[in-house]
Amino acid sequence: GPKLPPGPAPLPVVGNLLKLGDKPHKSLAELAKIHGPIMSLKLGRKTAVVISSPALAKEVLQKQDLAFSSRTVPNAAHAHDHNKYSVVWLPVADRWRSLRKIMNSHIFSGSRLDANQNLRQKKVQELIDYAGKCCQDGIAVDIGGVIFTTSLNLLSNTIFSVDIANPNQDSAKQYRDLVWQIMVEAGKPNLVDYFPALAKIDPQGVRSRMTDYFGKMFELFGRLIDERLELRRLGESGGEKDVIDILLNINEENNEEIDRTHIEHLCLDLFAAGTDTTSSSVEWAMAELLHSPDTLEKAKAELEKTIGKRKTIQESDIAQLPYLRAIVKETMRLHPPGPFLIPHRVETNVEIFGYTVPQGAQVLVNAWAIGRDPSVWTNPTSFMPERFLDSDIDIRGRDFELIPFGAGRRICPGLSLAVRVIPVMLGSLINSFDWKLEGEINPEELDMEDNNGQQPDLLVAAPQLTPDDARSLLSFFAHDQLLSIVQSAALRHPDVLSAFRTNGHPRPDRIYRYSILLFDLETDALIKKALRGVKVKVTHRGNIRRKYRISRLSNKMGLEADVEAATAFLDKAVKPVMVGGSKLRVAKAYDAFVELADDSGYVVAVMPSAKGMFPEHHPHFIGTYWGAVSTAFCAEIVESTDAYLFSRVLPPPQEGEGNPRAA
Ligand code: HEM
Repeated sequence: GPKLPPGPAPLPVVGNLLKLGDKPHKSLAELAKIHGPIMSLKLGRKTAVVISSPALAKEVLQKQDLAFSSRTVPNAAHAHDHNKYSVVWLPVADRWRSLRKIMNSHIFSGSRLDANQNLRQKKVQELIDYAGKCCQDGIAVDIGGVIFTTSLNLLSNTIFSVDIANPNQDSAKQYRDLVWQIMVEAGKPNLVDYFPALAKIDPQGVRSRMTDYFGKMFELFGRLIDERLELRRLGESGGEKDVIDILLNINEENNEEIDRTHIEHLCLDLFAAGTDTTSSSVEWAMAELLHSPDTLEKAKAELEKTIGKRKTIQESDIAQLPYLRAIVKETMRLHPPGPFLIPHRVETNVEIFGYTVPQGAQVLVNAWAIGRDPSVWTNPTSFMPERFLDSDIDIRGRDFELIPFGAGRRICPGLSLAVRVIPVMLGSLINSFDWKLEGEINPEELDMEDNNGQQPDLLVAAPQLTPDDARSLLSFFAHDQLLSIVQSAALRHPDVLSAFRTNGHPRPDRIYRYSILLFDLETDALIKKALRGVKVKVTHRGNIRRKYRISRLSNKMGLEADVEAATAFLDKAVKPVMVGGSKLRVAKAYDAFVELADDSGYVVAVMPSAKGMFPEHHPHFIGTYWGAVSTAFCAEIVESTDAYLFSRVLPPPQEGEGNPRAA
């Protein structure tokens, strides 16, 4: 019979799902040390084959490229039938080929990208101007946030010649959050993908939310395309200045080659695949540079010599900046934005190195593990851009020890754009400013490793699962950032408190870590509900969570302790922000709120629902805060703060519980 690649023994029902933990790329790298560079796992009902060496990656992505070129389509990608139109999810067949051809020759070719680089240059200048303003105002920059916005605008300008994340443009800014939401949703493990029987129920609601998000994106694309068609009819456009003109030209010549629906789905693919990948690379590069000041100095020296101090970088400068390019490669070696590429699939049994990859298996190429393989890389976990200075190894899919963009026919089509914009953003940021970490963090303390052994004790055990298993299962499904819980709890727990304080620009993975610590009932219930379908019972045992629960009113002692902790917290905070909500009205607390602002000197933002409840001419007023509809840069200020004060009204006390607390 067919010989499956080796792998860990599966448990009933869940298979090896519990082995994944919350950092599957890491857990699977560890397992590969035991079972080898090709191993098979049972993930719920699905078989997965994991590839963890350059030689095997070459076999899968190059030598047997075609056999491995299909995709396992996540359930969420079925929203709006996206999988039927999307270049990311279509199997390798005619439609996919024609979409790839359009991208290669009309969107991502060197001459096209040269032609519209001015559209992107302007966005980089705006990023630098914004950082400069923060610098003047003494405000720390939320690097991840602004780079994400910039990446989105770089892309939306390349495609539509507009900013879809322009804070000053009506209705345009919600799309930043929307694209972010899509990323978050796509990155979340979905039980349905392991237990297809759950598809109808959609227990975590992933597909349903995706349907909503995709719908909003399609509305936007539809509108932008209509506007462009109108301009073209009036003869005011129709050149080839951006991607949408090019696609409409192709469509007019031959509607078979690409129709309107395909254009809209292609736009979605480009935003979904191109935004977060780009921005997380720049963000990681910044983090690595801040973490190793020597490298930062060298990079600055190269830029100063070649470009001149405090100038932004042009795409055409990249060729003369070998050290900067090496930094980008080294960042992608250690932090590939897609640690497993985008999972492939085989449609038939495929023989490889004496094993059979069974029909329908998902194939995960662990690019993360390959980039850190000690048999390939010296000092694999150190950030050493120098290693690329005398080396021909590149990230373009020819060197299988470094494949952040994949390789073979499914290689990332956006590679040529990414290798332009990443060095330009990064180089401009480091050439324009001196950077230092906010708060009390020393460079050495920066958390460069994905939450290493700091996972707090988790609290749930189940009859069939060991506590360890339960822990990894829970953390695997716990990607929701339970931010509000973290905020409230920050006033309670010293670890959380100090984490917040030291977080000049809160790293999502840190917030994530603490959100697990404060694991919420809602998520437990979700897991319970989801697992009910597969008949594994999860029950709670005595646990540490009680200590951190914040949904109840405190007793008197607790209250005093809270006030003390809150005071200490606020005293240490460098730039707290007060955020007023509509509940100020219910509590008739606006006068008190204004008074608090006066006394404390803290800056104040209001939620849209509380607009008008705080005098807008007040010297401390910074605007309206609520993600999508924030006043220009208000969100950036609020989100980069080290202490928030959200106003709220607490429910009346329940029997046997201490004093009520005011709003
Ligand atoms: C740092 C930046 C980026 C990285 C690391 C990256 C990485 C990847 C990887 C690993 C894949 C899957 C390869 C495989 O399945 O073997 C991929 C596919 C893809 N990428 Fe990128 N990407 C980046 C930027 C972009 C940009 C800027 C765009 C477009 C604007 C883009 C568009 C796509 C598309 C459409 C696919 C699907 C291709 C297919 O399935 O045939 N990517 N990318």
